[in-house]
Amino acid sequence: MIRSLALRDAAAPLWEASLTHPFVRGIGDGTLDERVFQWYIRQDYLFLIDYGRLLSLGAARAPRLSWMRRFAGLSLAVLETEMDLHRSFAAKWGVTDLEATALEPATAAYTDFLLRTASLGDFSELAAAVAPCMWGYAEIGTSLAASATSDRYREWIDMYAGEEFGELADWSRELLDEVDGDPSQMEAAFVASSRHELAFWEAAWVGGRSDGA
Ligand SMILES: Cc1ncc(CN)c(N)n1
Repeated sequence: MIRSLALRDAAAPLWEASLTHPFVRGIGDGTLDERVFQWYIRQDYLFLIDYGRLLSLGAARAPRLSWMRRFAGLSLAVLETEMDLHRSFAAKWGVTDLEATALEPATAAYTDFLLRTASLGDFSELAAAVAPCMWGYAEIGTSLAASATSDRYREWIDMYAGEEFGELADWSRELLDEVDGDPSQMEAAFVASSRHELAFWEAAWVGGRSDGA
């Protein structure tokens, strides 16, 4: 089987659980409490700072010049475009303390895992760890774009359902299929990242509601 599809298969229950998570469903039908969304935006903003670092490490460690350029460009795109979207969400939803927010355990666990893998693992493990961040969000965005019954979180859906993210998801799959690496180490990194993605939704759902939602 094509490697990217085998990895997707190995993590299928986690991806399904993310896709059907009440947070994700609430974005689609507009019922997600705005305090829960604000909690997510604050934590995701911090996540994106370290995600930008991860992509820069990807550029530093890439064995091919074309991958190096792509990772370098992606790092800048996250720090500018994707974080700009979060800044505009923050303004729209009344979040004023984006950079003063403390890192929650689920965010720290995910970014620590990604940065540790990127620093100490093989480049193929870095590629496997980063893929669910790209491909997973594109899949959720596309699925919500087709099924959303509310426009409340439309900008969020449009960003991740957009052409740019779809193309990024394609690239992350190509990278998985082309990189030299140990299949079991790659699977472990891909599944671990997928588990952290699910834990992130859950943390926002639980944390945002216990903050008074
Ligand atoms: C936790 C998480 N994972 C992935 C993405 C998509 N860049 C994100 N914004 N946040």
